[in-house]
Amino acid sequence: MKTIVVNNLVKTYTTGKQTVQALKGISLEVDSGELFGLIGPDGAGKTTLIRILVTLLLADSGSAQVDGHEVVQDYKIIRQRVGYMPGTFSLYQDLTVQENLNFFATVFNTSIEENYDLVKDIYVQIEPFKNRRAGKLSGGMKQKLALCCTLIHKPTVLFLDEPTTGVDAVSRKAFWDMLANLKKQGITTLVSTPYMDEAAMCDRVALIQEGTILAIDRPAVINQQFHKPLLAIASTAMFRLLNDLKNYTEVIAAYPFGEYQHVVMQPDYHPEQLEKYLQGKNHLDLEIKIVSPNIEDSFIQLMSKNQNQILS
Ligand SMILES: Nc1ncnc2c1ncn2[C@@H]1O[C@H](COP(=O)(O)OP(=O)(O)OP(=O)(O)O)[C@@H](O)[C@H]1O
Repeated sequence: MKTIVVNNLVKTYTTGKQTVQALKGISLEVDSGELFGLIGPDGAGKTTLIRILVTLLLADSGSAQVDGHEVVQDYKIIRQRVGYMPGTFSLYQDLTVQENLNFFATVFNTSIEENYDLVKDIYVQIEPFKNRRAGKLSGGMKQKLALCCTLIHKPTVLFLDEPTTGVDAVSRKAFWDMLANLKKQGITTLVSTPYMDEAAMCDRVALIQEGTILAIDRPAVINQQFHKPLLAIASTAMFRLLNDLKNYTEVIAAYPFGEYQHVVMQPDYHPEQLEKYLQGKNHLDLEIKIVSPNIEDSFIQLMSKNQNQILS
C-alpha cells in the first residue's frame, strides 16, 4: 500500500519581482512502513514538499495523498494522522521537557501514558532531564524531545525536515537508530537531509535538486548506475592537484572528497599516462586508487547531467 502519493506538484514563490519555482513537477510514492529519504542541498525544495504534504502550504498544481487522504480536501484528517518535525526547533524553550510533552499530548487530546509504548525508547534517554527547560538541553537532547513530541499522538506517518542538521556525528547516528526502531513499529517516515551519507540508512531515497527529482531508488541501485571509472587521488599539494586533474584530457570531473580528490575518468583512460602526467607536475607522495562510487558521487554525476554540464 502507498502511504504517500505525490503527483506532479508545482510550487512557485513570488517575492516582489522575483519568482522561484521551488517544485517543478515532482512525483513520488512512499510505501507503507518505508523509511524514505529526501536528499538534496539547501534550496532543493525539500521543506516546500514536506510543508505541502503536512497541509501547511498549498501547491500551485498537482495533487498529493497522505495515508489515503487528499492534502487539500482532507487536511483535517491528515493533521490528526501525521507527525511533523520542522527543521527549526519547534518546542517551547521555557517549558520543561515534561511540560512540552504534556502540552503536545493535550493538543492531540491524549496523554503521555496512553502512547508511552511508542515513545519510551526515546523518552528514557531524556527522562533524567525531565524538569529541565527545553532551551537548556543539548542539541542531541532537544532533537530527542522534539521527536518524542512528534510521536506523542501516535501518528501513522512521520515527516522529519532535516532533523540532523547541525547535530554532532554521534547524535546523528543515534537519531537514525531511533528511526530504524520506529520503522520496526510500522511507522512510515519521510525524512529530509542535506547529508549524503545518511542515504545509506534509508530504504529508498529521492535525490532532489532545484525542485526536480534526479533519481528515486534504493541507494545501492542508484550507485550501480554510476558506469564510469572512479579514482581517489591524493598528493602533498591537494589544491594544485585538483586543478591539474581538471586540466587533464581523460578526466571528466574532479572534486574534493575527504582526504582525496575523486576523479571520474573517461571509460578508456590510460592509468600509466595519468600517473606520468601527475609526476611530471611534481606531485609528491602521489596515491592513486580505484574506488566504488557512493551516493555523493552518484549525486554529483546526476546533478551535472541535470545542469547539462560535462558529464553525459
Ligand atoms: N517563503 C518563501 N518565499 C520565497 N522563496 C522561498 C520561500 N520558501 C522557500 N523559498 C525558495 O524556494 C526554494 C526551495 O526552498 P526550500 O526551503 O523548499 O528548500 P530546502 O531543500 O528545504 O532547503 P533549505 O534547507 O535551505 O530549507 C529556495 O530557492 C528558496 O529560497
